[in-house]
Amino acid sequence: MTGPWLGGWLRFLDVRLLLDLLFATALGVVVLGRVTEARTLWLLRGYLLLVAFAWVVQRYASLPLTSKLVDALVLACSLTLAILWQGELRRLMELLGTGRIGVLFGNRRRDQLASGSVAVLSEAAGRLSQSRRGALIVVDLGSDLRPEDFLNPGIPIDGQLSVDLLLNLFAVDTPLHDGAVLVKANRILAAGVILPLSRQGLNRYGTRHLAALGLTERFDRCLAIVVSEETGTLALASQGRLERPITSSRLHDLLTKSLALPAGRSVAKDTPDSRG
Ligand SMILES: Nc1ncnc2c1ncn2[C@@H]1O[C@H](COP(=O)(O)OP(=O)(O)OP(=O)(O)O)[C@@H](O)[C@H]1O
Repeated sequence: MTGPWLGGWLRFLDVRLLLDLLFATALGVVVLGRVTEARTLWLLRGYLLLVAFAWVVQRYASLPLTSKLVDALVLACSLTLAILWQGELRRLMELLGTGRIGVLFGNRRRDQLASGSVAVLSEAAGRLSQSRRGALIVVDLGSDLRPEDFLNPGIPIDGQLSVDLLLNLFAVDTPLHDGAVLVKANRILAAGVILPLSRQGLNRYGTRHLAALGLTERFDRCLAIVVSEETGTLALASQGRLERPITSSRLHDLLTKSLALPAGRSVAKDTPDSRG
């Protein structure tokens, strides 16, 4: 009487264990699949292996002291990673809180930025740079940006992207020249947008550049073109990294390249600071 009942229980437990392993593996694969940087991948792999080891020791070995020690090690590593990946974890919680978990795991498609738009952006940036007019242009390649992602969403424009409109929006002494212009596909969506600032490079960059870093470190499918008012220097921010100084033809190449890259790969890289 108890035999089949016990057998059923064991089967039930095995199914639960199997499901547990399946879910944990799926989660691991999804998380590891998001990481493109080799060092981050090693860290994450090491951490996941340690967690798996702690689980095995706790479940299958009756070694309470070893189990405690491994748990303490996992806790220490969790705290270290929480400090190292403060920004990413904060972003994860923001996405969970706003119900946008799909941004992390879902469609990784980049919105099309036509080659015509690349030419318009590079030309406008080049001309703004020549005339030393400060500018900040955010190019949304499919980040699911929402008004609440900005400190101020600015004024809606919804106009066709053109060199003249961009030059006009950044003309000095006009109400919208302060803040960023938001571009998606071949449309200018808004102007006077105030972006969240980055906390990295506080001593190195001014607020315009920090704003470019701040947005692109939160949204990996966003680029920010910066023209310095002080030096006329052109820069491109991507994934919280700034490449500068660059020429308008280099900007053209980087924008073109970014369209060909799978989402999550950075086109910009840190270069020695060249502020005057
Ligand atoms: N959070 C922000 N979002 C969007 N634009 C911003 C933000 N903060 C500052 N700016 C823009 O940057 C301008 C100030 O630039 P600031 O001189 O502080 O920075 P910078 O990086 O040194 O740039 P520049 O080299 O052009 O001087 C502001 O007038 C505004 O247009």
